[in-house]
Amino acid sequence: MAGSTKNTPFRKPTTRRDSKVERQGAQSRYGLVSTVAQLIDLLAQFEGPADAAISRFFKDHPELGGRDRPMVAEAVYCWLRYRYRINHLAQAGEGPSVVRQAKLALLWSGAPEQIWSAGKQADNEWLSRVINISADDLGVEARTCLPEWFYLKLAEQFGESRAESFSQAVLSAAPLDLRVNTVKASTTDLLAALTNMGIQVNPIEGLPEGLRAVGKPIVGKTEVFQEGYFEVQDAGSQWVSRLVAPRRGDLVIDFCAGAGGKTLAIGAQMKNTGRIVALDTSEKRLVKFKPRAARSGLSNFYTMVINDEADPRLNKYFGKADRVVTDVPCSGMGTLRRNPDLKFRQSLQSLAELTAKQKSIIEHAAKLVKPDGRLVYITCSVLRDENEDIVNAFLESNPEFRLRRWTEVLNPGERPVKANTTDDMLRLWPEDGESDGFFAAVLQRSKA
Ligand SMILES: C[S@@+](CC[C@H](N)C(=O)[O-])C[C@H]1O[C@@H](n2cnc3c(N)ncnc32)[C@H](O)[C@@H]1O
Repeated sequence: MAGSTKNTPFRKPTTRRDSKVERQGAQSRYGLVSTVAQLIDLLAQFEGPADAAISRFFKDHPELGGRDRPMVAEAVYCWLRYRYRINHLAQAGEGPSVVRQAKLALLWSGAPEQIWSAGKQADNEWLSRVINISADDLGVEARTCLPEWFYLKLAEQFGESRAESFSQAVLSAAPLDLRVNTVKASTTDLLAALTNMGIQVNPIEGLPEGLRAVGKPIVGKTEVFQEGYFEVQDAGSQWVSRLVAPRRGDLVIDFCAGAGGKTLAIGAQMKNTGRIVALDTSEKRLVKFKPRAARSGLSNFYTMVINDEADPRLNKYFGKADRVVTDVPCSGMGTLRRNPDLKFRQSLQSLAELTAKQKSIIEHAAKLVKPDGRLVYITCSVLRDENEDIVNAFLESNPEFRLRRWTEVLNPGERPVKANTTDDMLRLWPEDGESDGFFAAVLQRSKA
């Protein structure tokens, strides 16, 4: 077992919301424990994305007040992050384990004592027993809160120390990052406008268009958001989009555009010139991209739903694109701070399916790159299987492509400060505190 993490969760500091809730005079309500237990029960049986299930639960329970909802949501996210440990600890005790799970989740998410201590005394006796258990004494999953297969892979590929720091980092929530839409606003102006509204944001080092919010302000309803002056986008996603480095007038094919997070960042770099073809197999995701594109003021897009990466309608683009971006479907394990439930939806089997798809997508997408053009391969995974292994295998079978070092593309001042500049491919780790976990490799096709 790796070094002493000393992460007994009872030592977690209380959050700012604690005092806020106390000021509001929260009552001792067993109802809230029971609500959290109900939602935990539901999520434990649900295999889809947790955020959708939580939103639906709130819709179905209008009786939950605006003061309770954030507390319930935080407790449930805390449960998702610590689920392996909470489940393990909650096995002991009397009555339904889900109630103890709810209490622990409320406690660790910083809910005030009168909330989590409500209900049976026996549960509180159990709580005071688990308070002294050190995470270091638990098995791999309960200690790291990661699936064993994944933790072992991480340790094998990057060493125990990295696996430990990663597991610690993804137990916290990610910050809220904004990308200034430079087509409509400057970073300085947006910073001033948000500050005027009482929304505190700070510049992000090495990311000229990036701003990081202090806390979790609700930014989606602000006029500056509605006007398209910024998008919500993790700093890592912004850096990998910058690696595309399109020139004005380029033809860019965003092969897996989804709801267009990176497409919009690339479009802004092109200052609304040239053309971006945004492809995806999911019409639903491309539909979500449309209002974002409209807000952004960018009009250099064309969207197209494809059947798969081998869709013959793509033949007309063979050898034509200056830049092809493949932000491939991946395990998403680099984004566990935002999507903690992903870890329960991945397995060695799903990893094998994903890597097969990634290989196929990169091979097909490469056909669209014109001589001297570039393919940028991106994931939000931290595993070598989905990253270096895919890129190296591709380079071996496609000698007309060569790897360009990420530091050749991103200038100093536009780089994540903590990323390893001696690596050829860009790797971002959540524990570095700069962004979610991302990977990107720039592959340049030879001139002839
Ligand atoms: C990581 S997400 C893309 C996220 C998006 N680029 C962004 O920045 O918001 C991967 C996307 O690949 C799409 N996809 C899956 N299989 C595909 C395929 N064979 N060809 C193209 N896109 C595919 C998925 O529907 C999903 O939207």
